[in-house]
Amino acid sequence: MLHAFISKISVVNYLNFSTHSPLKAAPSSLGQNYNIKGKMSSEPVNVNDFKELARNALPKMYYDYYAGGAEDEHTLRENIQAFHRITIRPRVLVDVSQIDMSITILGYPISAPILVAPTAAHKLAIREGELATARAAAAAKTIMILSYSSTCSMEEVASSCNAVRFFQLHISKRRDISALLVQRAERFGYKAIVLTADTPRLGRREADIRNKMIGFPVKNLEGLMSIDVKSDHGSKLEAYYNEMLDASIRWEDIGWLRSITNLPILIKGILTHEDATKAVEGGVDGIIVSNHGARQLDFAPATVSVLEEVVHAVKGKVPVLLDGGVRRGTDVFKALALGAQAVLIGRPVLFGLAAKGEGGVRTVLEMLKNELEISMSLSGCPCIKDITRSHVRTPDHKLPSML
Ligand SMILES: Cc1cc2nc3c(=O)[nH]c(=O)nc-3n(C[C@H](O)[C@H](O)[C@H](O)COP(=O)(O)O)c2cc1C
Ligand SMILES: CCCCCCC(=O)C(=O)O
Repeated sequence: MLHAFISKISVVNYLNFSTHSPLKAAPSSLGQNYNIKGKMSSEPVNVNDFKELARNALPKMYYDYYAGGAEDEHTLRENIQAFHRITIRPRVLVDVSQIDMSITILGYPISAPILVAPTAAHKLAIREGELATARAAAAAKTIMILSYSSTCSMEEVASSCNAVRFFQLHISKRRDISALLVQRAERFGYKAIVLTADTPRLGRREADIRNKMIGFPVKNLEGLMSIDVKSDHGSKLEAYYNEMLDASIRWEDIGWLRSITNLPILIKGILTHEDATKAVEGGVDGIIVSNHGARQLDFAPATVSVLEEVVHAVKGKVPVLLDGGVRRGTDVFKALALGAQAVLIGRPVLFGLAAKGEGGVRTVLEMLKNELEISMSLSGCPCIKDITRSHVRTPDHKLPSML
């Protein structure tokens, strides 16, 4: 019965990309809630548990889209395993009766250094889509970065909750439309623009190719952009996206973005000291060390393995954030010890949303916060600023003075 249900909605209609307004029609299954009776009984005790719940709750095509990475998924595994190779050097007999996890990012206070990463298409998980995620971010007193490719519009999200929101931008071939989106984000109270730099074209996600992943309506582009995708095989999403994106964007285009907005600009997708230096010289206000959740270039390094390289290049001039493979409070702790100001969470938020809606996202964020709190207690760090490089040991440990 369950199998039949999933098979049926795994072959949902493709979007008709060649109509005048290609983004208006949703796949027939979009917006359904997939929590299937009898499959959701076990209560998750950590963020990883949500992955299995989401697998049970979603059609295979959608689950694979959320969970998958590029090609051999080497980097996907590495994002997690690189955290496992770092150990924590705890200090004892420190007063940890009060733990304060709060920080500020670009001047905005948040309850803990854990933000919601921009991820596309929350309506594949649940009917309310990004509105539910935004409410959960507000409840957790953290920042939500809304994806360019969201399935609720930035205006809908803005009016649904009072979370501090940033807007993630791709620069498309239609520069005028990118500019319009930035202006809309400014008008609707988004506090920063996060420019994704690692996606001149979409990576090869082989699960999506096999599943013939559908396109979905990018709500922010409704009525603005019509893209004719003729390809009838492989990932429709990939074909659509590659048609839309401007693969010729260069460092000079940061100047263009700067010229059209007063909002702070963060650049997402930096993995080397060379690019970190260029980003700072280009005047960005923050850097996100990211390999796009291992969905773009397979064999790109695990993000936590290159974090220090970037942090050293940036020399404290702008905040450095990290995403990719953060699944535990100890991962957050490790990233902070290596110099990140905060981390972003991608898939666990989507899995929480698919499994248990807004409450699931709240639980995911609360679990990570609770785990960070206990990690800080047991490592002798009552405040975020107490977490230092000497609290972790990396595989290439080079701090003999501390031994
Ligand atoms: C299903 C999915 C959709 C994503 N969509 C976007 C997007 O629209 N824009 C973007 O900059 N990054 C996107 N990302 C990448 C995330 O922002 C983030 O870099 C990544 O998910 C972090 O890794 P994690 O999933 O291991 O936490 C997406 C990731 C996933 C899994
Ligand atoms: C036209 C929608 C394309 C969404 C791509 C979102 C994304 O970045 C991803 O990793 O998937």
